[in-house]
Amino acid sequence: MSRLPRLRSSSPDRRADSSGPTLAATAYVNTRKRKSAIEEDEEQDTLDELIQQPRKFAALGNARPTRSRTAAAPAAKANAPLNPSKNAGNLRASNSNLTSSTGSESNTKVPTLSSSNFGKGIPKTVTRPRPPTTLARSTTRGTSAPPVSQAGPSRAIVRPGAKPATSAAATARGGRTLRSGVRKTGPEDKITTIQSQLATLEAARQADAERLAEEMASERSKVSELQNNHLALSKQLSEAKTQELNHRRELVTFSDEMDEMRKKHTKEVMELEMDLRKKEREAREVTEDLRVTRNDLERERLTVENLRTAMSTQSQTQLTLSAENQALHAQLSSLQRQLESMNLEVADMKELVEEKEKAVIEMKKEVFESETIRRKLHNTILELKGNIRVFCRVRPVLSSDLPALPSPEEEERVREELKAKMDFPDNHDHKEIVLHSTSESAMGIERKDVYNFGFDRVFEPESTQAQVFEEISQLAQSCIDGYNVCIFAYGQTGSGKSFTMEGGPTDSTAGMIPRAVEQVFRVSEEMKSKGWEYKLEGQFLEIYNEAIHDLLIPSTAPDADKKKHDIKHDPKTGRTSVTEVTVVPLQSPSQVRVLLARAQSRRSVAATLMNERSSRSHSVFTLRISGVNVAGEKKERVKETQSINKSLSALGDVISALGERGSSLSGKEVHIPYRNSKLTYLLQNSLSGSSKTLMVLNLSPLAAHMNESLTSLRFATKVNNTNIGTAKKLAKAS
Ligand SMILES: Nc1ncnc2c1ncn2[C@@H]1O[C@H](COP(=O)(O)OP(=O)(O)OP(=O)(O)O)[C@@H](O)[C@H]1O
Repeated sequence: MSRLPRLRSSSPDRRADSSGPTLAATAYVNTRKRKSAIEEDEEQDTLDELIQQPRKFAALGNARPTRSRTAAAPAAKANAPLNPSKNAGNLRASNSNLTSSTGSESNTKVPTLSSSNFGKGIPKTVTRPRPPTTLARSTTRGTSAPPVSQAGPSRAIVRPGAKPATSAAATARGGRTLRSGVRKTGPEDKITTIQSQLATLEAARQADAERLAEEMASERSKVSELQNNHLALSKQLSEAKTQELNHRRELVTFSDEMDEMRKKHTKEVMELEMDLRKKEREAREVTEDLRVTRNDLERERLTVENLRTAMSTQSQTQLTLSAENQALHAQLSSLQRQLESMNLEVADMKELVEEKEKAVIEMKKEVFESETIRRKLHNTILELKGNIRVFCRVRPVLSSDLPALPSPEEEERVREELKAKMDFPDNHDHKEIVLHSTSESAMGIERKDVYNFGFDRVFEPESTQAQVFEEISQLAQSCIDGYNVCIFAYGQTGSGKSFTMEGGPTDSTAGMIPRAVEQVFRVSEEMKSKGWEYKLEGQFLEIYNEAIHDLLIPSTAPDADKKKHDIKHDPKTGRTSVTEVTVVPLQSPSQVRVLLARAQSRRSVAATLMNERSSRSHSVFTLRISGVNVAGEKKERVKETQSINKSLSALGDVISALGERGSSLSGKEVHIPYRNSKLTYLLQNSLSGSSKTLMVLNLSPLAAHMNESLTSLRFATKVNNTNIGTAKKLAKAS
């Protein structure tokens, strides 16, 4: 009972240690272990005591009469360890002791109980016979003899094995006595002696029996004491058992409590561990946050540091800039002063420049007028000479002339290789072209030929449409002035005739026809202020296989391709017309481009073999200009223009005949075969002495076309030298 409060007293400790539950629990368990060890030690001591007790009981049972008087003291002493707190082992030991005592009582003697025969000494004691010598010596060693009951001594005496021995011993001892008596007294003495001895023995036996009876009585009283002791011990034992049971119940209760507490504790520990893990996780998160924050802070610190550095640099720069600014302000005010004075100078200079500009404009005007006069004079000379003027134009090498090449450098190299050797030596008037060729003589000797040609103007490959038109624009003016003007392009296929005459789609590539029309429109507008009104009409024909095709006829017109076109000359007016041809009134320059495009598409539609057709066909665009001066009453000047094309051989014949006639000294009339071809017939009035004719010779720049170029150049030279007579204005009296 004393232990339970001691264990319970640990509960407050546990509560006190609630801050460190695991540690407290361990302490509790250790305490428990320590207590168990103490209890075990105590139990062991108690067990040892109980083990000692039987010895004490045995010692009491075997005690000699002299010692039996003190037997109560050891018994009392033996009772002392049997206190109520002894455990089951102790009780078992006591029980065994008790059983041993009972066993010895049933044999009516106190067994000799040692620790080795504890619980099994009774049978040995019962079955082992005691030798007769023990009985013989029992007078001096009564305590070693078994306790004698009433039947005991007699049983010991009548024991078969003992009697002969006793008789023999007695006989042996008596025999020695008798043998000495016989030798002295005889048989009666012997009997007497024996009888006396028997009487002595009987007296001794009785004395022994009395003494034994006394001892037995004494032993019985001891046994009775022991039995009393035993009863007391049994009582103590049952109390001890009750206590033990109580202890066990307490122990069970305590164990349950322990289990409960252990479970609770385990649960608490688990919860605490979970809490701990959660706290650790939170701590890790907080640590991570802290680390990130620290990094951020470090970055911010660096940024702040950099900003501070930048700020200090900026403030230094600002100081420097302020100083510079001040210096610049000073400089600025000085410059402003300079500027003011310079402004004055500039104003003076401006005035001067304006004066100079005016002078330049005047001079330019003069130059232009001089140039115009020069051209007019030149034209006049030509008109007076009556020659057909010839321009020569060499087109550039085109990409389509080159094979496919891997690089621009390679392309440039091949481009140079493909070029014919042409020179343009006249850098001032641009009237000359020189061709170089290499040929082999019959002897196999290489011969270098140089061909020089001179024309009214030579245009190099780099020349532009605008540059060419600049030279032609005078003719457009002549048109307005009432002259027939014929501009025709001549040259081998692909040499640039169409490009020169019609041009490309852009303003810069526009050819001579749209540019001439545009100029006529512009001049006619200018002439309005002088009372002139102009009507412009256009027609576009193609002569192919000696048949005339109308290129401007709408494709929707009935029998468009079946119409017959004949050329008519009016000898009175000198006017040439083509029957059934479409004549389009022109309202604007842009309209002409549309007409050219329409004509181009019709030509394409009609064409089956473009190259062949192009080399055999001749297209003629005619711009007819009719001008009436409505200012005052006179309506005098009417201008009519005819454009011509050529049929090359017939043209050559016509030109040759014209040349012959011009150079004829005999004054003999030379037949001019105008009717040999539609082209020459169409151009009759343009090639006769009443018109201004310009032939543009187009040349290919390629070495491969060298022979063609030479032929063209020779023909153009012939044309250039042909005198067709002086042009006359066409005017119709109102
Ligand atoms: N001065 C130039 N600058 C640039 N390209 C040119 C020039 N002259 C001609 N060409 C180009 O050369 C090519 C052939 O020119 P074009 O068609 O005018 O030759 P053509 O003499 O009219 O030929 P064909 O007699 O076969 O009708 C065209 O692609 C044209 O654009």
